[in-house]
Amino acid sequence: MKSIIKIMGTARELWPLYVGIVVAAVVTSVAALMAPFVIAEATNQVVSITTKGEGQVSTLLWLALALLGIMLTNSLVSNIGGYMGDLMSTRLRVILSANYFHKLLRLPQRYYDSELTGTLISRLNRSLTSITDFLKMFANGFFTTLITVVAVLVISGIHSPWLALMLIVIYPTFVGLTALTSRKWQVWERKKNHLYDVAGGRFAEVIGQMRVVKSFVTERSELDAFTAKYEDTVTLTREQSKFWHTMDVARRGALDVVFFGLYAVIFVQTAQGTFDIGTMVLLIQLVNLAKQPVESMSYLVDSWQRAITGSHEYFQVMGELDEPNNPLEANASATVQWVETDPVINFDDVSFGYDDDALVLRNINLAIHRGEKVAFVGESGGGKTTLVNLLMKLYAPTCGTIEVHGQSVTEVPTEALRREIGVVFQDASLFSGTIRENLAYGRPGATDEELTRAVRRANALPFIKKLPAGFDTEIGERGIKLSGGQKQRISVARALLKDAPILVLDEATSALDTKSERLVQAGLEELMQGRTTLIIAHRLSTISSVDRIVTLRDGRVDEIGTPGELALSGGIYAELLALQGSTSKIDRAKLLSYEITH
Ligand SMILES: Nc1ncnc2c1ncn2[C@@H]1O[C@H](COP(=O)(O)OP(=O)(O)OP(=O)(O)O)[C@@H](O)[C@H]1O
Repeated sequence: MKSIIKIMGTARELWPLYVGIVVAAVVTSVAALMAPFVIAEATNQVVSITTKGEGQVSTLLWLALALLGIMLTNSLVSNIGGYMGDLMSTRLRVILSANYFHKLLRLPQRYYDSELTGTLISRLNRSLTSITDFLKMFANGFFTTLITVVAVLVISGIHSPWLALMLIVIYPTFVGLTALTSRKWQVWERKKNHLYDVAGGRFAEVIGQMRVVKSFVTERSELDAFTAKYEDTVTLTREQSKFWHTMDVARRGALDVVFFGLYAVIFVQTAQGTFDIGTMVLLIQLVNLAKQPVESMSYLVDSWQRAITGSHEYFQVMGELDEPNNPLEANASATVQWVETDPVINFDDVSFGYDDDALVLRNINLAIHRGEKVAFVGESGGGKTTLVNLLMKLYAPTCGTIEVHGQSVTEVPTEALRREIGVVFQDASLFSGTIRENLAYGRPGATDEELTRAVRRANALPFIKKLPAGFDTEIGERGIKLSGGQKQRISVARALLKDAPILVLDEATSALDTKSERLVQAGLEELMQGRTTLIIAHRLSTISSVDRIVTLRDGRVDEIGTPGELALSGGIYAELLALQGSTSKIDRAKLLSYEITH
């Protein structure tokens, strides 16, 4: 319950809607309670007119009109309540989803290492649905139920303490039994949710990598695995639902027995002259009214349990620790006065491991100077990208410090740090939408002139010009409608527009063929002008003109030197150079085994 209250607290501004829904519910339940009295009075009038010839038919018409008034009030107010309920749940969804997205954007990169996109989406949807459904049901039903229960108890207690006593026993017993049943039901529900999450996670991955699925012809196995997960939920539902409904038969059966007692008392006492016909009709209606809350309570408890699970999952994510100093934090946009320093980047005895027990980088000491182009070379999995991850503050070093412009990256605001660094990723990493939107991702509001200048420098203008919609061409999810080289050139232009003084090229051309590589490389040369650049490259041809090469071996810096120096040193670079330059089959095999064994 605490989490439900917490959610209502999160959406505090919705209080007028909560109050409105409760008022509407109170009015409808009071109106519903008035109807039995009017009907009882009408029954007494009818008995009086037919048996004693006393009373007016017009009174009966007035009573019928009163019933009409009650029914119309009920229809109108319950619909106003329904409207407010719809509004409340939609606005609550907006608030909760925005908070969730806000949270996800603040979580550290490490969180995403072990979560699937589809799972996060599936969890969000389930949490929101269960929470909003419950709150709507609660606001609509709880107060109605409460008022009805109290009124029925009081009125029936006035006429017969036995009736009141029996009713008093019913409510807590029924709620208690439902809650007990629900607890067991939740265990199945959680298992089902897990299956939905796993299936949802895979679903999103498969859709996102449809080309891979198609090329490996794995449609059948993907479909089978997906369906199997859903089929498992059917098996679980079978047990879950059998249990719930068996318990419901028992619960409601017991309830029926109590209601049998209630009806028997009313009938017998009326026959014995304790109640007149009008009172009997009133009591029968009250007993019927008393039945409804018991039944609706069972749904309420059920949706309450779902909401508890849903809100638990929601708050689990909300409770994750934020990335320190995330750009979305209130004071994160504090500007930093960068001081011109040399070196621009300094790694001072940096060690790091993704897992506590295995270091990927060890005692890295490296100073990168203004305007320098430094390339990182080494075995696959040697920690080149990790080094960049640490520089971008996506992970924190296990020990040692990294300084940018003389300031420790852990101390400068993340936003200011990341604004200083432009990145061209290996896979271009574009978004759906137009070319214009993608270009302006790093500089919203860039003018057409700026866009054109950037794409010209990135060698992308000729192909954009040929597209029917030019800059406004839709490029599909992650830029699927463009070729690898085209995507990469857009990505270079995007980095140009960001205009950051430090540049990271993370294998920016390694996925391209020679012709595309040459086009992209020309754009990259433009991009590197006047910037301090870190280059991760597999193809040594792309780094022959850098100022220095750093080779990594077993997570340590092995050698540092100019391409000329390292070509002669006999180290990793020289070895790879010889192998890559060689056309001999033996050397090619060696190169391959080098990458595999390292
Ligand atoms: N998010 C992660 N969680 C756990 N381990 C990781 C993660 N990312 C990388 N690693 C591990 O860290 C090591 C270094 O990876 P990194 O990506 O830095 O290597 P790399 O030198 O860039 O490799 P490549 O040249 O193949 O791209 C690898 O052993 C890899 O398995």
